[in-house]
Amino acid sequence: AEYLRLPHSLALIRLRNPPVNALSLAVVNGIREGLQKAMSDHTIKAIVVCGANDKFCAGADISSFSRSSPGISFGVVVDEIQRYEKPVVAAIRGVALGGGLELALGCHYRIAHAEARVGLPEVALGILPGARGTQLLPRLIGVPMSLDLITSGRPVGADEALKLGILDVVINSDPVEEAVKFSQEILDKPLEPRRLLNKSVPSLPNMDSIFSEAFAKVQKQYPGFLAPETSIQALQAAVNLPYKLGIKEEEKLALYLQKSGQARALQYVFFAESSVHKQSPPSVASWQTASPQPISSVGVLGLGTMGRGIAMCFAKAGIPVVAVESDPKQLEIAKKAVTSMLEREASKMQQSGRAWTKPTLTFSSSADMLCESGRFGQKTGKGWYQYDKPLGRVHRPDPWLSEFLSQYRETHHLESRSISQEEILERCLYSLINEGFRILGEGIAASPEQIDIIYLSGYGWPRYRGGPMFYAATVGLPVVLEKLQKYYTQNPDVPQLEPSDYLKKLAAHGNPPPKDWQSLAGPPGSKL
Ligand SMILES: CC(C)(COP(=O)(O)OP(=O)(O)OC[C@H]1O[C@@H](n2cnc3c(N)ncnc32)[C@H](O)[C@@H]1OP(=O)(O)O)[C@@H](O)C(=O)NCCC(=O)NCCSC(=O)/C=C/CCCCCCCCCCCCC(=O)O
Repeated sequence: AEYLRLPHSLALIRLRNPPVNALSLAVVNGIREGLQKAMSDHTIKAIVVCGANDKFCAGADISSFSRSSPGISFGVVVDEIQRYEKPVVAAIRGVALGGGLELALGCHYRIAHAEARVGLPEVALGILPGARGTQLLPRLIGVPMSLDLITSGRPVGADEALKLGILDVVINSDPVEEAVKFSQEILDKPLEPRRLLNKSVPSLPNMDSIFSEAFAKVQKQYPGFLAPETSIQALQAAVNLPYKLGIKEEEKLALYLQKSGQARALQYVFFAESSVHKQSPPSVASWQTASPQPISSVGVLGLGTMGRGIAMCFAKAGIPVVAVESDPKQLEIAKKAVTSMLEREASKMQQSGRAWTKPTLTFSSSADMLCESGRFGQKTGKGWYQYDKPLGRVHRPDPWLSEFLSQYRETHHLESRSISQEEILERCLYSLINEGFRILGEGIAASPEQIDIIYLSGYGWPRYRGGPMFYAATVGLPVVLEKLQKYYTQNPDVPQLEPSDYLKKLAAHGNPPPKDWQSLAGPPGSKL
């Protein structure tokens, strides 16, 4: 941070840490030193705090999280600012997020450009606003809005922030110039009403139900995700405890989250999301330049309207199709429909003088044995379970199924055994992860981050678990390898369980972090 003396007995502290003025140790020390200089210089009457390059501050430097416990000592700085006897005015342009907004909440006044955005997005990183954010914001704007902003992490525009009372002035001109003028106008005003730490949280008669509704909402919306729930606990502390004790509770809860695997996963996701746009596969191939993989045949399950259309598309492209339909009536209808569609296509082509090769389309009426017994799951009230009614959701074990399975085992000479939750999870996830390693080894994905972001964005993998490849690193690659080897030995007919060479190469290095995988595993092949 830079310290500048301005005319009219003012000092300016400017955060400078491109590209977003994130709070590193050096920036925090710079802020502190600047404030001390201004306080000890009796010619300085007020201080303006701003950020360089049209951004106030995007909060703590996320890349430093693995090295330290952010928030705890910065909260002391935020309190010191509030207690100063000279007015401190935040001049906000661009963003004031996380620790950036906490810094601004420590200031006695906040002036922002109309296009600025402010917020406490810490939950998205698996943590909470631990530098007084959970204690100061409710004192400023009340509990309901603080709950909304902190548990969602949603930033708000300057106009909304002004209405909520987070900002004091919003302007369309330069906020630093405005803050300089403003500082001179408020020099004689008492500072005590501006010190949030000495205020109490506005009380409401139904505070208990507000909190219980908030807990219920986040548990429903984000099941298993620690940060929103823990943030609510910190807000409860703001209501129930005096400031001195509230900040201790905030620190305790912040530390708990910072040490959680969820915070590590979400911080990985933050950088993974920004890096994937910049990566291309090692072969430099892309979807625009890659040649398609050969397809020898295609299977289509279900011959409703969609299934028929899909089967037709492949058949027309000359790719053999095997279509499976469990309902004999539906199968007959589909056969007729597809045959007539193909004949129409053939006659159109013959009329236009183009050659026509009859496509290969094989129908199979082999069906899922349960479906053949009329057990289609919830919709028919029975499947693997018995349901309370057709479309019902209450299920119970079905003696019919036990009998069916025991006959099946007898026919196929299978021995029954109980399978633990752990084995189910490992066989499903590790075979998925194994495929991820194959894809990396083949050079189809450019990085483990790409696979993870696809899983987070497209397959509903919980963000706070970081994606399958990150999960593999948290379990430990040698563990994943050992388990795959064990399951493959037990099930040699399941190729997905055969450990990939890429995983073997990496596990030989112990458990390297995903960012080092490619350099350690050597050049990948290129199937693209
Ligand atoms: C809205 C954004 C800020 C900007 O968006 P956009 O304009 O689209 O640009 P991007 O492409 O997203 O970002 C540009 C590059 O900047 C990087 N970036 C962004 N924010 C951060 C950040 N906070 N830390 C690090 N790097 C950041 C981003 O990755 C891009 O990099 P690259 O070009 O790809 O290389 C948007 O970026 C955004 O929303 N950012 C996240 C904002 C956020 O979540 N903030 C909350 C952070 S958590 C927090 O603030 C916690 C506060 C606790 C108190 C603070 C304590 C500070 C103490 C510091 C002491 C450190 C000790 C260190 C010890 C040691 O060093 O040993």
